[in-house]
Amino acid sequence: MFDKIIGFIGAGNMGSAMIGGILNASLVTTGQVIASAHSKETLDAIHSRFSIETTLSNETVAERSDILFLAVKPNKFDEVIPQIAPHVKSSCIIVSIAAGKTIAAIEEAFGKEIKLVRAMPNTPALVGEAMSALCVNAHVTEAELSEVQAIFNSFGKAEVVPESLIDAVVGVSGSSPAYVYLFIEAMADAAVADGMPRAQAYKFAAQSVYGAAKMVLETGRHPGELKDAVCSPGGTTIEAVAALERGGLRDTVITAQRACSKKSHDMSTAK
Ligand SMILES: NC(=O)C1=CN([C@@H]2O[C@H](COP(=O)(O)OP(=O)(O)OC[C@H]3O[C@@H](n4cnc5c(N)ncnc54)[C@H](OP(=O)(O)O)[C@@H]3O)[C@@H](O)[C@H]2O)C=CC1
Ligand SMILES: O=C(O)[C@@H]1CCC=N1
Repeated sequence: MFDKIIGFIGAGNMGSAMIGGILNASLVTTGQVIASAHSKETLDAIHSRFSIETTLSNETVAERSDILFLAVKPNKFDEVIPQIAPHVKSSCIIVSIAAGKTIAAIEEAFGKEIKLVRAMPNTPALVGEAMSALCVNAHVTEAELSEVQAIFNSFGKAEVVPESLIDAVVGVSGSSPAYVYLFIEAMADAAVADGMPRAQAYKFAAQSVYGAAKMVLETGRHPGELKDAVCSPGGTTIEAVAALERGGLRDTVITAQRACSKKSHDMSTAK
């Protein structure tokens, strides 16, 4: 069990998913997590959902935290960082999860030496199945990185990557749950069109995606080989595969995902 205080500035979609993930994994007790947000409504909802301490004061969260997550939108950084910078302990490890905010830009905004981890998680953190990437600045020790990685591992899988790969990470894991939800929704719509009740259709579609993903992760077999094993000669699946190829599925996914990672890159170079 961790003996640190973990703070969250911002408790929206991603902040709340990580709070839920950390608590579900029993990495810390509810008394070791503190969160702030913009509105009392959000904080009341977070308090009743997770029984953690909440406050409207970002300064309080900054003062108390040993590990401090910045989980506000990137466009709030200019407001929040000057507010909290004087209150952050020198030993605090700051973890930014913002798309498009580089290590250099965050260091400059704090205007003092900080221990900084730039991370990119995803919302499946809430159910213990996040995929996260981490990169660090020069002031984070190996032991501190291991500690932060343990937090991310508590709600999924986490790997250290060079910062040059973060835009690709945003495309392949940070944002990709949204594309997969579209795919699941479309599969369910087709089943509904063929007469299946809606709730059952979501279950069949989602479990099939989950199972297919698990096959890739656990068998180590190439996705093309796994696809071939489903396609019986003259059978049903190859008809769907042919229609998907006519619709340009792979080209569409590659183009969409690269638009996503380009946006992440553009955000990090915008003034
Ligand atoms: N959503 C995702 O899938 C992912 C998001 N991210 C990153 O996570 C960050 C947050 O995104 P997301 O959770 O989706 O955004 P949300 O809009 O859902 O949450 C933002 C949170 O920030 C709070 N907030 C706004 N202004 C302030 C302020 N001045 N002080 C303190 N808290 C404030 C909001 O409070 P209130 O609720 O009261 O308005 C809200 O709780 C972004 O930087 C994004 O790039 C990274 C990976 C995945
Ligand atoms: O859409 C966004 O900007 C954030 C970053 C990754 C996922 N959601």
